[in-house]
Amino acid sequence: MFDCGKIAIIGGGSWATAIAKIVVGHTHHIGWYMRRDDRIEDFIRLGHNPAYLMSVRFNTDEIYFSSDINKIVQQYDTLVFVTPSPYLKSHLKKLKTRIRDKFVITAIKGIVPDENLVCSEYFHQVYDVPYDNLACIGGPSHAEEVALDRLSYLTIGCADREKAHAFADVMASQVIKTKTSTDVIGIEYSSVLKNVYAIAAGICNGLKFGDNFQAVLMSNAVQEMQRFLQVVHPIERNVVDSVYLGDLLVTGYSNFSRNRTFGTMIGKGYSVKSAQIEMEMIAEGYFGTKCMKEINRHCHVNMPILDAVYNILYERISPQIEIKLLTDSFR
Ligand SMILES: NC(=O)C1=CN([C@@H]2O[C@H](COP(=O)(O)OP(=O)(O)OC[C@H]3O[C@@H](n4cnc5c(N)ncnc54)[C@H](OP(=O)(O)O)[C@@H]3O)[C@@H](O)[C@H]2O)C=CC1
Ligand SMILES: O=C(CO)COP(=O)(O)O
Repeated sequence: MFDCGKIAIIGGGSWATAIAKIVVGHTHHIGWYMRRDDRIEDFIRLGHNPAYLMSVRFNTDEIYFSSDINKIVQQYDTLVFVTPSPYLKSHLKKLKTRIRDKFVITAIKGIVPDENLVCSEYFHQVYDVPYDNLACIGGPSHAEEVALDRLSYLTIGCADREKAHAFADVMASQVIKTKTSTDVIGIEYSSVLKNVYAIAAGICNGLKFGDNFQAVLMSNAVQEMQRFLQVVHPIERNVVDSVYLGDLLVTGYSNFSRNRTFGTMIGKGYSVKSAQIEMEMIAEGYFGTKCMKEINRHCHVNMPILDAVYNILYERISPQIEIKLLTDSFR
């Protein structure tokens, strides 16, 4: 059986904190890279992350913190990347250590900007990590609910089933059920697209559409997702599995969702800038929308919801006009 060895978390936000809680609950030791020394000092003094999920307490004797990514990468075998996608490259730029022999897991639900690659492809193409050493974490999982020990299902995707099972065992607990899959690329793309569709759901909410229409939007969103996945990575998958449809629904409906919240503000008439300033946290779907639009220029999939969200966020076309056009195309 594959052994994940020593596990480190890369990133200091809310999902990183929730994953750290899950992993250290099992292993009783983790490495943790955070970019800011002042955050690390405050974490050790307070016994919790000073800025995110502050209710989650840690035994800091079980954590080796460092703001030097190289120290963490040298000392740990499994690296779980949980930075927002727009910042991934800036952290990786500091790397002087090879990571091709590490077990690299991405919990990022975004695309690497400029490269327009999902994270596993980026690690493979730029850092030479073989696909068998690459995994992803997907599934409907708001960090806030994981922090509250509310039952959640996570799916670990990896081409190497033994590695997927090994990490799934590390994450499993009474409140976390884990599933495995070999569809890494499909899970990563669906995780990006559900953020775009959650922005659409938020926009419709801001425009005062009701639950009846939201359900039609979600039905059309999962069809759009399936059309895209079948073109970009055509394997047999069941798009109604929780890692695809479940994550779409939780992000589209939950008040915890940053993407839905961001969309709601846009629907109410906020500009993108003012919505981003007010949110303080990252709505990945804003960046994902542009990347997906560019990727779909090569894939030529019929994606009216993606197009509408792109036009609203990047072409400043009025949400009323774009959503009206969508309502005419929906089934
Ligand atoms: N939150 C959730 O429920 C879930 C999130 N995810 C995914 O996890 C990933 C991480 O998101 P999440 O943890 O929620 O993020 P948060 O919004 O909670 O945290 C943002 C993180 O980004 C860092 N950051 C902010 N500005 C910069 C910058 N200019 N350069 C470098 N780093 C910066 C912050 O560091 P600092 O504090 O030092 O400013 C902080 O660590 C995303 O891809 C998201 O989609 C997946 C599942 C659930
Ligand atoms: O991915 C998530 C839930 O599974 C979190 O979504 P938000 O980034 O919209 O909060």
